[in-house]
Amino acid sequence: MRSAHTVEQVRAAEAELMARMPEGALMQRAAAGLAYAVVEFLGRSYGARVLLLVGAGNNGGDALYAGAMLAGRGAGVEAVLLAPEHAHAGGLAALRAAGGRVVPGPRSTPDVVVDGIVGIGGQGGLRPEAAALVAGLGDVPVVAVDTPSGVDVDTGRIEGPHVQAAVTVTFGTHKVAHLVDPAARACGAVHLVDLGLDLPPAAVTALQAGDVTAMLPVPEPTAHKYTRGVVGVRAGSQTYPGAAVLCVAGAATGLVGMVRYVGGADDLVHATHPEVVVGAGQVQAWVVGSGGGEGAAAALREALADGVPLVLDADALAALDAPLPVPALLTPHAGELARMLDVDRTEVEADQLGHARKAADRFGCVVLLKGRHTLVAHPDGRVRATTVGPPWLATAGAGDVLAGLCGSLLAAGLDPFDAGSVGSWLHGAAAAAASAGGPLQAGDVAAALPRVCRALLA
Ligand SMILES: NC(=O)C1=CN([C@@H]2O[C@H](COP(=O)(O)OP(=O)(O)OC[C@H]3O[C@@H](n4cnc5c(N)ncnc54)[C@H](OP(=O)(O)O)[C@@H]3O)[C@@H](O)[C@H]2O)[C@@H](O)CC1
Ligand SMILES: Nc1ncnc2c1ncn2[C@@H]1O[C@H](COP(=O)(O)OP(=O)(O)O)[C@@H](O)[C@H]1O
Ligand SMILES: [K+]
Repeated sequence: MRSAHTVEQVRAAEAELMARMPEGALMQRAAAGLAYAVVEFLGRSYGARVLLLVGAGNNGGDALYAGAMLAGRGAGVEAVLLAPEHAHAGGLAALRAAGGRVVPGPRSTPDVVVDGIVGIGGQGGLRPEAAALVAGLGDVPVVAVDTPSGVDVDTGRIEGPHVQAAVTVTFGTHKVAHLVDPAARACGAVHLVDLGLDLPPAAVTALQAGDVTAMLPVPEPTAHKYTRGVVGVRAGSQTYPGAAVLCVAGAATGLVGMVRYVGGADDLVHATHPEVVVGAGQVQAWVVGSGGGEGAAAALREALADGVPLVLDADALAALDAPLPVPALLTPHAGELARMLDVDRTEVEADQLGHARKAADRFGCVVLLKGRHTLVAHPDGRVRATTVGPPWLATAGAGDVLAGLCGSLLAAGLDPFDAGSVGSWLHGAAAAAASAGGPLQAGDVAAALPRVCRALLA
């Protein structure tokens, strides 16, 4: 599990550890990890030209000490101080002692920029002087210290000019901005330097392959199809019959004992999935709404009558007007969530964590907000982010496959939070496998799911 903590949690844990450590020891650990990551990024240190952007706080201190270490290994290190009177004194002395120099501004194009403008102490986007400096550096790759300067660390929002990093080196634990878009996109690859912090439960987590393997429903030796769970799909319509096929494809990957289908695409489903039972019957979970058109509201009523857990997708989300009486997983994309909350899509995209949490609270359900980094928010406040899945996955019908897959996990006995986060991880991993760096279609994602599960269980 990857864990991301809030600034307040990190500061408390750091204070507790610092009280037991020699002064400055944590910053030395952080700086050593940072210097190591810069060398790894460049592939060398000797002769490399490194430019440090140094702000007023300890984030700049990390950059200065790392710069001193790099200068000691033969790099040419220059530092631009954004607040010369407040730059970290010890770090500055170390840099100078190692042969590094303070310069008024960049004098030539460096090989790498180290962004130590601001870390967890930041407020709002970059201030004008810092913004101009960053903009002037053009395409030079940036290694960000702790967080890319200018992003909101606890929400993942971006509200002004910010650094776009190639690599972010963070300390002690991940921060929310490393997992939640749009800030996560500004981080590039994230490296964690362990500081040995003692941390409380994380604000946001991200499942890793081992976590997903441990949660996969695996049949008991004595299993039969009904003990493994039956998932029902109420999806597709005259206008969108293909959605029924894709939703069924996501449900019928073998993670449950049986799939039932009810809707307007019986013949098509039968032809493409002969193993699927067409017609109503007993199920452990229903998936409702993918491509459901105007019939989605009626389909939702019928599914609710069974009293089993639900996945609500697409048109069923539009039919939702009150908290549901059964455990449920809602799977909107940003546009659908915007309609559910009566806000603009751009507002959802700008504050994905805030809106996912708000919807989970308002509807009393687990809300899975689809996107580059999908978020799964529980009404109790827990949030998981899914960081696997290539941009090729942004293709019509991929959401239908996801809804079916999550439904099969619900029917197999996972709760909506686990079903959403495991389902979205498997969906992203299957997309990566199907894509292999190239284009894919939604059906390819469903077809790759058994392979992904097999690799996990191997
Ligand atoms: N604690 C520890 O044990 C360890 C901490 N570590 C490191 O310390 C970092 C936290 O350091 P921190 O608390 O000094 O805050 P920090 O992020 O440097 O920024 C504060 C200054 O930035 C300024 N500023 C604010 N907003 C701005 C903006 N938008 N644009 C531009 N400037 C802005 C603001 O200045 P002012 O308002 O005074 O002008 C303020 O003084 C943490 O991220 C990690 O790197 C590691 O060494 C591990 C051990
Ligand atoms: N940039 C991206 N990178 C990775 N995955 C993405 C990206 N954009 C969207 N996705 C994923 O692609 C899928 C698209 O689903 P959705 O928008 O519901 O499509 P549809 O409604 O056509 O089925 C979701 O699983 C979403 O998380
Ligand atoms: K930074």
